[in-house]
Order: sequence, then C-alpha cells, then structure tokens
Amino acid sequence: MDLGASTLLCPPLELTDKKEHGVSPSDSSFFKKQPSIPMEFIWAKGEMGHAHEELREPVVDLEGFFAGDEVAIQHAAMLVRAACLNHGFFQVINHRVDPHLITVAHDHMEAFFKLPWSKKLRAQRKPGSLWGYSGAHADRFSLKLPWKETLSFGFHENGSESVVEDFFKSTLGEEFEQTGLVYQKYCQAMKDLSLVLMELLAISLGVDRLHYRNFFEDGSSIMRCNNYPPCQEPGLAFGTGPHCDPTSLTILHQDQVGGLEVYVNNKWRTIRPRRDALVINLGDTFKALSNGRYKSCLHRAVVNRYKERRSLVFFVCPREDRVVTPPQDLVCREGTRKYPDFKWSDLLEFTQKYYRADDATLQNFTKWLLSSNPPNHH
Ligand SMILES: C=C1C[C@]23C[C@H]1CC[C@H]2[C@]1(C)CCC[C@@](C)(C(=O)O)[C@H]1[C@@H]3C(=O)O
Ligand SMILES: O=C(O)CCC(=O)C(=O)O
Ligand SMILES: [Fe+2]
Repeated sequence: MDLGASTLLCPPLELTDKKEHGVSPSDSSFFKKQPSIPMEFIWAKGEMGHAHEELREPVVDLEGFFAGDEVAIQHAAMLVRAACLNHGFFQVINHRVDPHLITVAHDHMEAFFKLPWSKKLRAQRKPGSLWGYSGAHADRFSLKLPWKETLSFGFHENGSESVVEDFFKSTLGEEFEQTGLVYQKYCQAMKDLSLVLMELLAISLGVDRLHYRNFFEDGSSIMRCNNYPPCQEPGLAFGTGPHCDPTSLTILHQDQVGGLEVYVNNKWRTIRPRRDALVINLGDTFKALSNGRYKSCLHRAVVNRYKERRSLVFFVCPREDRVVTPPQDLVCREGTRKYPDFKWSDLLEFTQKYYRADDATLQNFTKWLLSSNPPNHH
C-alpha cells in the first residue's frame, strides 16, 4: 500500500492546488498525466535510468582471515584489490556478525519507523546535527528530496557509557532501552568487522598491515537506519540519489526487497540482496587514504511502487581530529599526492553545512579547502 509523500513529511505535505501552478482543469495540458508525487521529490528524467543488469562479482569469504590461513588471506586481498581499483564495492560472507543480531536490528528498525509521527518526531534531528530522525531531509533541502526517512546516531567505544543507549533513552524514552541495547551490540559488531576489513585493505594495498586499523581504532562512527516507503512514481524519485559516501568505509545490510544500485563500467547495476552477506563500499575519505588508488563507490537506492524497503548502514569514520593523509610508502610508490591533508571533521562539516554529498563531493571539498587556505608558495 502506497503511503505517498505524507509518510515522509510531517505534517503531511498538502498537495498544492494545480491552479497555483497556472494550470486549471480547462487547460488541455491538465489532462496530461500529472505526477502523483510532490514536485520537490522529482529528479530530471536524464538522472534516472533504472538498472537492469545485476552486478555479479566474487564475494569475499572472510573465513580464512579469521582462521589465519595466509593463502586464503592473500586470495581475499586480491579480490578486494580488484574490486576497489575498479569501483570500490564488494560483499563479504562468513563475517562472524551474528545473523540473529542482524535480524533483531532489522526488527527494531521496522518498529521505529512504524511509530506514529508524534513519537518519531521526539527524535527529530536538530539543525546542524547529524543525529536523530529526518523525513526526506525536508528541513535541509528544497528540491530532489530523497524518498526516505532516516534515523542516525553516533557510535564510539570509549568508556562504559554507551552513547547509543543514551541516544535512544534520552530521545525516545525508557521503552526504547532494549532498542538501544540492540544497536549498541550491532554497532560494536560493525566496528569490530571494520577493523578486520581495514587489515585486509592494508594487505591489498601492500602497506603495513596495521596501518589503517591503527588509524580507525579510536574512531567515532555513524549508524543510520533507512526506510524507503513505496512510491507511486518510482521512475521520478530516488530513495537516495547517486552519491559517494564522504566517510571511509560503509558496511550495509539491506532487507530482501532490493533497490541498491552501484555504478560500474559506466552502467548502473543492481545488487541482489543476500541475507548472509554484508555489503561493503569505500567512501571519499578512504579514497584519499589510498592516495586516490582505490575508488569511492558511486551508488544509489531506487524505490518501488509496492514494497517498503529498509537498510542498516554503518559508516566507519576516524576520530574527528585525525588528519587524513595516505601512508608514506604508498605516496613514494605513486610519486605524487592526489589530495591535500584534511581533518575528517572538516569534510564532515562541509557535507553538513555547505554541500549536499553527491558524486563529486571530494573534488569540491578539495577546491573549497584550497580556496579557504591557499597554499603559500614562498
Ligand atoms: C557523512 C554523511 C553524510 C550522509 C550520511 C553520512 C554518509 C553518507 C551521506 C549521504 C547519505 C550521501 C547522500 C546524500 C545525503 C544527504 C543523504 O541522502 O542522506 C548524505 C548523508 C547526510 O548528509 O545526511
Ligand atoms: O539504502 C541503501 O541501499 C543505500 C543507502 C546509502 O547509500 C546511504 O545511506 O549512504
Ligand atoms: Fe551511501
């Protein structure tokens, strides 16, 4: 059942009377098919173009990594290298994240998004903050609104208190204590897996095996739950438009509905959902950490007419004051630096205050950075 735009925007976006757009029933054009979704959600025809082909690439099996089987580790690193040089996307199986924990995390996400508006709005994102509930980012953007609701919160491991549990209890109340516990465990499992992947990425780049693990060990990451309601015009709107994640590494688990697409060899390809796999994609920050060797994955989420779709997305980030710079031996091999040093907090601020992340965030950030601190050549 299509809940339409009202599920995304509260109070429900009143569909403005057609006459306000200078069209009245007497005009012949009026009888042309009028889009049944608010124009704020509509993307240009040229930006759509739905994928038909599936991306079928080898899945990286982590079993050998956990078993310390060096041959299996080299094989996994070779698959990771091929994928990251080409498009920055791969999937992992035998990742040792408890499948029951993933299922319960989906259950709590479903329960949250099914809450009445009044309850969801208790967690409403404050201006300038990443944390909380957002309906179509309608408070941030005015056009090309994403056809989605999101719930975002931070994760870091210092000390006993759990920022995740505090987030749920303080914004949604005691009845969400269990949800906070589930997401604390889920985020911890995502963080642990991310450090294994950082080792694999280091091996695949031929740098010190612990280099990236050490860089991210004390990082603060972002957890996001995405809910994509059914859409009457799936050919006019995006759940999440084409973009590269500005973050470093993304670990995503999608439900069985399907809708994630990745841009590979100049074509959008669908990613078939796999319950037992976790989707991994590199972001802009890791691209800079690899001195531009590895791609930041260009991806998007399309919507459909009939079925709600949800995804759990964990964005791995370094500590905010960490300076993003590629390992020296990688630069020596490459000969030149591709990006200036920057702090992750500066790129994050850029995406939250000045620039809506898309497929060119890193290059625009670099220009912005250099324009505000021109290199002194004396
Ligand atoms: C640092 C971030 C900004 C976004 C959430 C994380 C990593 C992915 C980014 C995002 C999803 C890229 C597409 C545009 C965006 C505005 C969105 O659709 O949510 C981005 C997120 C954000 O700025 O909230
Ligand atoms: O929901 C998806 O499949 C993709 C979501 C995504 O790319 C994001 O939230 O950054
Ligand atoms: Fe993304």
